[in-house]
Amino acid sequence: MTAFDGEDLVNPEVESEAEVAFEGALRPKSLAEFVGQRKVRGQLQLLLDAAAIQSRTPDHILLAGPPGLGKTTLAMIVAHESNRPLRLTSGPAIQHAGDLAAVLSSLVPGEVLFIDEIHRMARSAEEMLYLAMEDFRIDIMVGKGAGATSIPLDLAPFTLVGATTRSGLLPNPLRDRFGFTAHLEFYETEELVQVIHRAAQLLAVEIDRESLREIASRSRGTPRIANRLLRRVRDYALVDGRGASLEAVRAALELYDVDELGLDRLDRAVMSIILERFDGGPVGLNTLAVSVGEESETIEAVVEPFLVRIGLLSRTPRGRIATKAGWAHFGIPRNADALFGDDL
Ligand SMILES: Nc1ncnc2c1ncn2[C@@H]1O[C@H](COP(=O)(O)OP(=O)(O)OP(=O)(O)O)[C@@H](O)[C@H]1O
Repeated sequence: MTAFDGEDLVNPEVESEAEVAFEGALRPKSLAEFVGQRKVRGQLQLLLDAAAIQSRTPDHILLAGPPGLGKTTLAMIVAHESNRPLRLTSGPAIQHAGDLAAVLSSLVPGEVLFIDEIHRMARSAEEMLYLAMEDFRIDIMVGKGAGATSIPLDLAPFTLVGATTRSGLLPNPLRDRFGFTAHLEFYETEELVQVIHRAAQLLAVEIDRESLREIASRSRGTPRIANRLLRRVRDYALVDGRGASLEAVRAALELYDVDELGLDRLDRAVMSIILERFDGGPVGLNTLAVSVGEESETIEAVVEPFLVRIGLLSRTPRGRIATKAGWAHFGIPRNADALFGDDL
């Protein structure tokens, strides 16, 4: 149990079963319906069109970026747009090379294989994947010790779509075997307005543009969070009985502890540890994680990218340091000799 258990409204990593079903209903099915990421969309379209002209499987694709920005959605779109079946699995589900061999050997020709969190796959499976990606072939080890032999097995041609929140953790030989790497960026507020406008229509929620903008601006540039906040606002409006007005949006988000910048309790706890306990920093990642009772991976993949993006925090080789804006946002009196992250 962490210090921040309970409703984790702005952590895009945490997904309940209800949310998975809800997301499924809201996922755009084509590149044209996919909002934002204009460059990536154009690059993917070209890659799919070129493969279609040559009647071959599209190149392997790596999707990199923080959680909730649309990696799974894009994998589904790649399969849908190229009219191919899709197989979904994830790095943590591949603990042994044998787990991967079972998946690869059962692919049908042209299938799109999506491996979410590919950086968490077992090392032995990574090596098998190199050969599979390059030559559509794997070597299966039979027997043990001196009598062990490897039997080559041809695979059906497939397109691998890998997703990672930590592309830096991927070994170079694996990264190099992707024909194309897309780096997904956080979304602009106006783009998130479009995402939740569409979701509101699908969910039959009546809500005006100003209220949509208020939700979007507190969604940390992340569609998953925007959809989630919309759902909470819809519930609030339903119970309150006065509709999804701007007032309802503000009251619902206050109830769930999401402030006007989209910061939640965990973000605020991280900032307050840096500012109050460590005089603005520098603080190491592990110290920070232990201090707030969270996994360092969550701090690194979810909390920090956003705090850095909105300019409250700097990541330096010496550790994490609050910026001038970080001090100002929290209104905490500062020691004269404290460092500013922006000056380093
Ligand atoms: N560009 C977009 N346009 C419309 N909806 C989007 C877009 N990107 C994401 N979404 C919506 O946000 C939700 C989360 O997207 P998705 O599951 O694809 O994210 P992800 O990057 O794969 O996250 P994770 O890495 O945690 O699996 C989905 O409901 C999806 O419909």
